Amino acid sequence: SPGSFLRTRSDPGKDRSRCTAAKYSKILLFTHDAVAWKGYDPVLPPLPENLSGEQDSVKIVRLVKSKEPLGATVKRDEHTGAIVVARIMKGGAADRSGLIHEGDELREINGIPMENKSLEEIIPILAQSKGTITFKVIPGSKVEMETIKPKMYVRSLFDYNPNEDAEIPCKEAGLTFRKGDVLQILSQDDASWWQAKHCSLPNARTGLIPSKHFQESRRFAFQRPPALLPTQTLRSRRSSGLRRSFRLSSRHRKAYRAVCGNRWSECYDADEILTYEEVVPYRKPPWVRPRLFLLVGPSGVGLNELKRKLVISDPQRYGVTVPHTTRPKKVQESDGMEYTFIPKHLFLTQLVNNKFIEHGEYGGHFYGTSLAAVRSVLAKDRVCLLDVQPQTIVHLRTPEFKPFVVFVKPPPMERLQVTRRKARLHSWQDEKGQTKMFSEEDFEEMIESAQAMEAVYGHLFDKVIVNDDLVEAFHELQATLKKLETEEQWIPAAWMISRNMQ
Ligand SMILES: Nc1ncnc2c1ncn2[C@@H]1O[C@H](COP(=O)(O)OP(=O)(O)OP(=O)(O)O)[C@@H](O)[C@H]1O
Repeated sequence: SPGSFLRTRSDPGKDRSRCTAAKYSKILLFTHDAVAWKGYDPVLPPLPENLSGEQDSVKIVRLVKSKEPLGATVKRDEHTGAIVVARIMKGGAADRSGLIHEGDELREINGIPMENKSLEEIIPILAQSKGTITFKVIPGSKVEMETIKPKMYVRSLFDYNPNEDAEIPCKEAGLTFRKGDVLQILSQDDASWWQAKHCSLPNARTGLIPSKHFQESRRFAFQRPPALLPTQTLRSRRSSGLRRSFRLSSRHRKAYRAVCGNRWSECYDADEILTYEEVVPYRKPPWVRPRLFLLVGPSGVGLNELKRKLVISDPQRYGVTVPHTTRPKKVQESDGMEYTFIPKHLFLTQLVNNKFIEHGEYGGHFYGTSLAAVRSVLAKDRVCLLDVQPQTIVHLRTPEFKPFVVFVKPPPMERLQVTRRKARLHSWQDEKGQTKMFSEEDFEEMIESAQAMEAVYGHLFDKVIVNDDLVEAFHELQATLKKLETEEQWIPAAWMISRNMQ
């Protein structure tokens, strides 16, 4: 009966009686159980000849009855009095047809004008129709649709293949994506399965992805594999977890002791379930300071070499931090050049006040990279090139720094052996301070360490550069930095929200 497809959006019983009792009812759901859109019908009736100029955007849609609900609501527009589509149910027949949208105005049904018709009169017209139903529709404005559905984008922090997911309701409807892909979320109506599409692909299709909550709830199935944890794969040769932040004192690096622990793996949170991070497009305005440029990679991969080349290429554009130390200044050194020299008690005060990004101890003296040192490079409107341990990235992910993270990866063993024939491993030194050539074991460790870093912290990397040929890697780095200045990037939405609230 017609009453069976009268529904409300809030209170079914209450609104049904309102619909039938009051002529000016505004909301009505017509989940018509015998009608579906048929968008592929090849034969459309000719357009009525008496269309006026303002009706030139009219659309004729023909529907064929089926058992599937139409899945749409209509209402009377308060201002114009027109009958308009109020809501399209995601995944319903109307939605899938792609022919009708929220905000569309229904002008005619089977040639019967909707003008002056009440919602109660429209329902019987639908109910009594048999076979094909023809609608005349005036498409709604795009602006109105945008305000109804604001766009939401997320960066995926895990790889997903629907064919390997036993819980997805329909594998064919699933969307495959990789860690780092940016997806547009089109519907979150279903608590477990969102609708999304890839942002980078033109004409990308919409598919199902597990919702954040659902993915988190099945944590055990998607936990990162323990076999890849660095503690199990790395032979830790060095006592320092801080080798890079103290570049200028590299000859002491081997004996550094990190105060907060000496293995980068110790900060890894194996319980953290990686799902999605909401992102927004961002283009740096010319008057805003450059984003912090972080470099991460295994020992010996070439971070220092790449940083050095960048600074030499344009010293006005790129800068590096000056580390702090509590050791006495040598005659040939000047404060603020090689190091910023500070007394031990001041260093410790700054340490407890979280003023250091990374710090360590050698020979009874402290060394550290301070936040102030980073800010001082940025204050000169230079790109601050900072190489850090991977576990430090998360502490620098703030609206102030908006870090862009590059992971520098070693090439395969054969290429390391060829390219690093004459290279020296600066993080290794003997008693006389002499560095040594790379050994096969050093290369193996570099590769293993890179794999472990990528497995654990890969979701935090914006870009991966393989340092095979040095010149090529350098050019890729330069091109990446250029893009940061000229192109739009995706950054965590939280960085923008916090900024606006400041
Ligand atoms: N692509 C490359 N081809 C050949 N040699 C390279 C390449 N990249 C780096 N090197 C050399 O490898 C050695 C180690 O590089 P670098 O000191 O920059 O490493 P690092 O990543 O800073 O590591 P660490 O902090 O452990 O010293 C240097 O002698 C450097 O010149």
